[in-house]
Amino acid sequence: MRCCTMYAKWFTLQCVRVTNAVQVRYQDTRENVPKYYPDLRIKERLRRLCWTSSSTMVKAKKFVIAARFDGLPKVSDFQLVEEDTPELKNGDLLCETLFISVDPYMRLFGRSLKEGDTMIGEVVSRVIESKSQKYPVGTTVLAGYGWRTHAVVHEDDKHPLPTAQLRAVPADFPKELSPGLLLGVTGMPGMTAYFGLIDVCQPKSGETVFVNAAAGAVGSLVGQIAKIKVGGDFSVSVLNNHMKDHGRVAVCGSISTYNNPEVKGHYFFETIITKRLKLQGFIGAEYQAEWPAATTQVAKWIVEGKVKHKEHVANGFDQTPQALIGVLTGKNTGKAIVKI
Ligand SMILES: NC(=O)C1=CN([C@@H]2O[C@H](COP(=O)(O)OP(=O)(O)OC[C@H]3O[C@@H](n4cnc5c(N)ncnc54)[C@H](OP(=O)(O)O)[C@@H]3O)[C@@H](O)[C@H]2O)C=CC1
Ligand SMILES: CCCCCC(=O)/C=C/[C@H]1[C@H](O)CC(=O)[C@@H]1CCCCCCC(=O)O
Repeated sequence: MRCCTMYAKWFTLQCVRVTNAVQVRYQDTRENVPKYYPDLRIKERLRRLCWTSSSTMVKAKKFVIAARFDGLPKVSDFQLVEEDTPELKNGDLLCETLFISVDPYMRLFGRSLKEGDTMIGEVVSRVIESKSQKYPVGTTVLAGYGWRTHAVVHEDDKHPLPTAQLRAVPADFPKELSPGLLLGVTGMPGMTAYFGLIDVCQPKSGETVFVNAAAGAVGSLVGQIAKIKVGGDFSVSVLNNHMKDHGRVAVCGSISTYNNPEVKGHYFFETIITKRLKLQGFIGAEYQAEWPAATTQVAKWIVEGKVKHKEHVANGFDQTPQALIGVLTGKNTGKAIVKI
């Protein structure tokens, strides 16, 4: 009884705080959440109360393109703007971003963005208000709404990039792992590593695997899956001098050329011919149907301690442009993400 009364008092106190300062309270609650997946029952009840008792309008921040990229992107190419989130319609959910992914492909796709466009990117978010049965309040989701602190999305929205579709964190994703890893080692870069090695290269026992850009999100997982030796400059050192006859090369990217389209890769046709090499380009998203099983596998390896992962975390939404610039200049070790 005493316990109930105390709980009731505490609950009322929280509600008063909720009504008085919705945003601040929500922020406080989130920061108090223990590592990654807490027991959210009480906090979620409070949140539900908070977000359903009034029609929530959130002052959201987003980064838009201020100037088209020319060479290496600059902080001044991005502009931080504020907007009010719209009222939810049936099927809508209001997401609060927890993590933003910054990836090399953004530099390439950034070429087609024009001034005023919201910067693209995949995020992990928590649903804080919902008119969707599929994604109730408290659901952690992956979405592709770009560099925003909050966004209203519809449960049936389709994203042009296959990897950026709205979806809930897989039910079997280990509770002790950060959902942020779904942007890295168990997400798009991890899947690129997994299928690039296993399907494109099809390594056999006794073979040697070289990995280029092995400090990054993709390369660091390839290295662990294959228990490899790290190569040096790929084009010159590995391809020309170290490939064995009939070697296979899975080409997933070319980060050193993204900021300078004038630079052409080096193609060592004589070596390719005389060593009878196979080079295959691929896009990790092509294997999307097989991602769930591979994600489960990689997450299991992490839990078992067989795969180590590193995240290069920038703290705060305002740091997102710098985080992308860091990726394009080799500042990160492991997967670069921004924690909001
Ligand atoms: N085909 C596909 O589906 C996908 C392809 N990719 C591609 O894979 C590559 C790696 O991506 P990801 O691991 O996510 O990226 P990361 O940023 O995590 O890692 C990239 C690594 O590349 C090196 N690097 C960065 N800038 C340069 C540069 N200008 N010149 C030479 N090396 C550089 C850095 O290593 P160091 O510390 O050694 O400098 C860095 O650690 C990229 O080219 C990307 O476009 C990624 C995902 C999917
Ligand atoms: C020269 C292009 C190199 C791009 C390498 C890269 O980083 C690719 C990343 C993809 C990742 O798998 C998830 C994505 O959405 C990224 C872009 C996919 C582009 C697919 C384009 C296919 C097409 O044009 O048909």
